[in-house]
This record gives sequence, C-alpha cells and structure tokens, in this order.
Amino acid sequence: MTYRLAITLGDPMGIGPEVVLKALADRQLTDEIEMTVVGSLSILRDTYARLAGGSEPVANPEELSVLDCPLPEEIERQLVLGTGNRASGWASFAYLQAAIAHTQEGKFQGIVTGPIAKSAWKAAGYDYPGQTELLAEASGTEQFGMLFVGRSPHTQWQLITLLATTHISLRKVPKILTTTLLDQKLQLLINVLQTRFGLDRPRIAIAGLNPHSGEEGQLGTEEIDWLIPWIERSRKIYPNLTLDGPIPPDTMWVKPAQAWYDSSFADSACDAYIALYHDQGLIPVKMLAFDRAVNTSIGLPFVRTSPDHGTAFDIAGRGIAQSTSMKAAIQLATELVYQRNVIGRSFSQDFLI
Ligand SMILES: NC(=O)C1=CN([C@@H]2O[C@H](COP(=O)(O)OP(=O)(O)OC[C@H]3O[C@@H](n4cnc5c(N)ncnc54)[C@H](O)[C@@H]3O)[C@@H](O)[C@H]2O)C=CC1
Ligand SMILES: NCC(=O)COP(=O)(O)O
Repeated sequence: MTYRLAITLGDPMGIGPEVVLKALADRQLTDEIEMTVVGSLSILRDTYARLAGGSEPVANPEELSVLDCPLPEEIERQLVLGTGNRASGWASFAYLQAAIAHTQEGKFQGIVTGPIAKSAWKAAGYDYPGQTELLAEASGTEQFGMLFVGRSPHTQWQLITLLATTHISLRKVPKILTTTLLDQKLQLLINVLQTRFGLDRPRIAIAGLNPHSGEEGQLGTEEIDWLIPWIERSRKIYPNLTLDGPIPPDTMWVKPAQAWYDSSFADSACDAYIALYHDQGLIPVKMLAFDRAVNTSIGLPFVRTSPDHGTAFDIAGRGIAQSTSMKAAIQLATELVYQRNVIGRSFSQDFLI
C-alpha cells in the first residue's frame, strides 16, 4: 500500500508556504512517503516566484501533488503578505478542513499542518483555540493531547513534553487542572510512548504548579491538596511506570538541557515530561529546540504533526524562514504513519533530524 501525507499551507500570509516549499525540496524526505500539499496553487506559485533562484532550494509547485483550494476573489483581494486577517484566517481554515475531509475519506493517513494564526481564525468567525481542537472535533475525539517532540542534534536524545493544559488563560489553569484531566493525559502519554516510541516502562516527570512545588504549602497548596496524592495513586495504578514529581517547575528542565548537549546525562533524564500549562512546557522546548521541535496531536484516529513555530508574520516574504522544524514535522509524521500502518517496521535513529 502507498501511504500519503497531506501538508497544509497554514496561514497563506505567514511563512507556511515558504517552509513547505523549502522542506519539499529535500529529496530524502519526499522519497519516504507520497505527499500532497493542501492549499492554494496561486499562493504556492507566488511563493515559488519570490524564492526560486535564492540561496536555498525550493520545490516547484508545478512538480508537486497539490490539492488546490482556490480562493474566492473577495478573499484574495483582502490578503496582505505578513498580516493575519479575516481573509487569511478563512483560507487557512479552508485548507485544514479540506485536508481533514480527504483524510477521513482515506486519501491520507496523516496531516502535517502549516502554522495558522488563531486571531485570524477568530476574525474569520472560527472560534477555536487552535488547529488541535478542530482536528479533535472533526474526528469526534474527546480525549487528545498536545505533545512536543524534539531530537537533539548533539546527542540524539529526545525531549518529549506533554502539555496538560494548552490554550487557556493562566487564570483558568488551576480550575481546569483536575485529577480526571491528568488521568486522561497520562493514559494518552503512556499509550503513545509504548506504541509509537517503543518505551515499554517509561520514566515520566511531572511538574509542580507553584514555585518550588508549593514549598510544603507555603507557596501554594495544589501540590499537597491533590497533585501529590494523584501521583501516589498513579504509581499504584501503573507499577511499570516510574513517575517522578511533583518536580519544582524551574529545575525540572535542568536534566533535559544537560541531556540535550551531553549524552552522559541521558540516563538521568526522563523519557517524557508533563508540563501543567502551555508556557511551563513550551519555554524550555523552544529554548532548546525551536528549530526542530514538532507538535504532534495524540489520541486522534490519524497522524497529525506540525512545526513548533508560528506564522512569523514579521519575516513573511523575506525568504529567510528556516524549514528545519517543518522538515522534522514531515519526518515524524512519516515515521508515525508507518508505525501505525506497517506492523514491525521501525526507523533507524538517523532517520529523524
Ligand atoms: N502550529 C501553529 O499553528 C502555531 C501557530 N502559532 C501562531 O503564530 C502566530 C505568531 O506567533 P508568535 O508567538 O509570534 O510565534 P512565531 O513562532 O510565529 O514567531 C516567533 C519569532 O520566531 C521567528 N520565527 C518563527 N518561525 C521561524 C522560522 N521557521 N524561521 C525563522 N524564524 C522564525 C519569528 O520571526 C519571530 O521573531 C500566533 O498567531 C500564534 O497563534 C504559534 C505557534 C504554533
Ligand atoms: N503553542 C502551540 C500551538 O499554538 C499549536 O496549536 P495548534 O494549532 O496545533 O492547536
């Protein structure tokens, strides 16, 4: 069987089209699996015309498989390169919807999404916190997670980070974090570590919520009230698992940072890290691996990955966007599609960036 990935352009006025064309110029990447770009051919042609002949190779859209999503004239007129607005939000939403519909028909086994601006979606009337939630809703998935995977170019050690909560205001974090939510996220994480990453007895670290994990209640009581009891209960439920924590959130990232640069620290680092809220997890991930981390949605009935960066409107059209995170997203999606669909196939370490 031939496996196929859909690659959406994301916001057409951001760097999505540029990083897609740069990534697809990499032959090694495109040899592994068939890929179809989902977006507007007119945008791809404009991007190619701007970038071709520059310092970095770019794929020619005429030589790619493209699922064209032509834009209505009224939308096209409102597009402004480097700006996310109602029209660009309309377009990026349409691209993702098309990719989902074709995936559900069985045309694709996975989707790699270009970055979108949530504010542009909102301006276009689409009220979703992000692409993850649309993918979950469209596929009828109630329990899903946002996982970031980055492989160190220095040591090959992998930083795997699950966000227990995602796109919500900081004020809401303590209200939304419950032991039921953590049960669901932990179960999803264990499942993906075992089935997709081959980690049968994973060691997982979980961050505290408060500074110094509450300092025995002096700086906050969530740890004493429910987080420590939840960790103790989870250790009994999953005896094959090592669950460390709650670890003071500032120091939790010291060992991963050491393992990122020096393989002699790999054994003291954990297989995966659970951050309780968006920035607690993504500041260290982006500090270490902004150029190569991949956001993957777990729990969906198909594979979904995305680069970790956003639309970068500030550099759109300048030809200087790095495509390494998009390449890593395509590579990880390829690996996950094969792992889901081809029993027993595994990839060598050097397959991944
Ligand atoms: N997967 C997705 O769809 C994501 C979307 N976003 C959205 O992106 C928009 C902009 O978010 P920001 O916080 O500004 O983050 P951003 O990642 O777009 O940009 C942050 C900084 O990094 C630079 N940068 C980003 N990607 C780069 C690349 N590939 N090569 C070179 N430089 C790069 C930008 O120029 C900017 O200076 C927001 O609307 C946000 O919601 C943010 C993260 C992920
Ligand atoms: N910070 C991660 C992010 O914004 C990705 O969101 P999503 O569009 O993948 O849901």
